[in-house]
Amino acid sequence: MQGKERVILVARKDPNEEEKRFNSSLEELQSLTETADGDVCKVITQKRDRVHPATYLGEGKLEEIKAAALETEAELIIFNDELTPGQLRNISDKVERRVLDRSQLILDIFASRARTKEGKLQVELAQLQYLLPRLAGQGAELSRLGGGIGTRGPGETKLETDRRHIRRRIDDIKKRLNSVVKQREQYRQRRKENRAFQIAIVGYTNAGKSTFFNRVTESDSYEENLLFATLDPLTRQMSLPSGFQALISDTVGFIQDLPTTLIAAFRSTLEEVTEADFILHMVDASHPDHLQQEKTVLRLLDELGAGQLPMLTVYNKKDLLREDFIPETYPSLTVSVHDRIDLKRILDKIEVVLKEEWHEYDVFIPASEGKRLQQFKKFSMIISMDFYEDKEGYALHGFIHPDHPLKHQIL
Ligand SMILES: Nc1nc2c(ncn2[C@@H]2O[C@H](COP(=O)(O)OP(=O)(O)OP(=O)(O)O)[C@@H](O)[C@H]2O)c(=O)[nH]1
Repeated sequence: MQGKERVILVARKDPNEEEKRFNSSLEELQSLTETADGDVCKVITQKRDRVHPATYLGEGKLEEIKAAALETEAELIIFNDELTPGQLRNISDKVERRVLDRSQLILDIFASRARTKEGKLQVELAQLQYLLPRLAGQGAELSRLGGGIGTRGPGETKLETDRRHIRRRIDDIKKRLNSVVKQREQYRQRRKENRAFQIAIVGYTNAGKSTFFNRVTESDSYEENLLFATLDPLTRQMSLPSGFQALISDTVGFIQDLPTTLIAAFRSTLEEVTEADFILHMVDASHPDHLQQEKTVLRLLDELGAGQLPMLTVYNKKDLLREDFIPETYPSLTVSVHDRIDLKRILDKIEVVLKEEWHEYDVFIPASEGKRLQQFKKFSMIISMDFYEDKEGYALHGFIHPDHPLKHQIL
């Protein structure tokens, strides 16, 4: 994709829906569109108590959308709801633009974020299941796939074939998923043995995860990051204040009112958190539903088997909070990730939490054992390292994970 795609967002407001809830859902759609590399050039809303069965909104509103698309040169219209196959087709014919609904947008984001084999398969499965009922007589529609938001993903070449082929592919994916799940445990065990410390940032979309991720990794040199960038654009290297090197990953954000059909796909994109050593839970503390959101994240982490990992909760957007804000969870910090001093506080606090969990050690390493020294530097947090000329070696003081194999080398 070259550049950003110009997008118009469309939302229906049910007169019974709370104003605050409607606004936050719309803000979320905007943030999701930006995550998918869309440029929102206009938002059109309509109060309407029932959807039109054939066209979702009324004739007049569709005319308005068409005119707005011409005026703003928008290429894509995204609806903040799930549309039936018929509605999608009819709206697209009327407004003469590509049309996506909220589920398709979310699937597109999952597709670009899924990293594990299982994640990719789950997202492809959800995409195909979503597409299947929408395929009837859709030859022309299909030929439009192949570029832009809503068309990405592991399945995109397959989508150009017929329904029978898609059904076969769905069966095939289900079989493969079964065997991938079995292999996963063994693979994880092998990976654990010789790898760098991993921090995963989790939280709702718009909480400030990417802002934090970009700020704390920007000082690392390009070359260093390049290695990881080629492997995975959302994992980079960073340094904690003691100099301890960690890898940090930005995960796909949680979404309010995730359609049930997409839950499995979302969970699998988050699978990687189970491979992390530390969870940084970012909360938009200014969001009206932040308590509920926090609980939802914790529940899913538990279900995925990551509930016991060391975790720091970061209540973000301090600048938008009332002074009497009280954090729900400890250990936690209330910050603004726009503030450099707060960024440093977060990094310091990560080390404080780790020190509480880790084993404090002192070890002497002769200068001739360079490889061993390197291993301590890589896998432990070194607080001090002094060279003793008379003894020809280094005295190290630091902290190490209680289960790390190197711990056996410490008396
Ligand atoms: N006022 C205020 N805005 C913030 C703060 N931190 C982040 N933001 C804004 O919140 C918006 C979302 O931030 P992101 O970093 O993109 O959030 P995210 O969690 O990565 O969102 P997704 O990528 O959608 O999952 C951006 O417009 C940020 O500038 C903060 O401390 N205060």
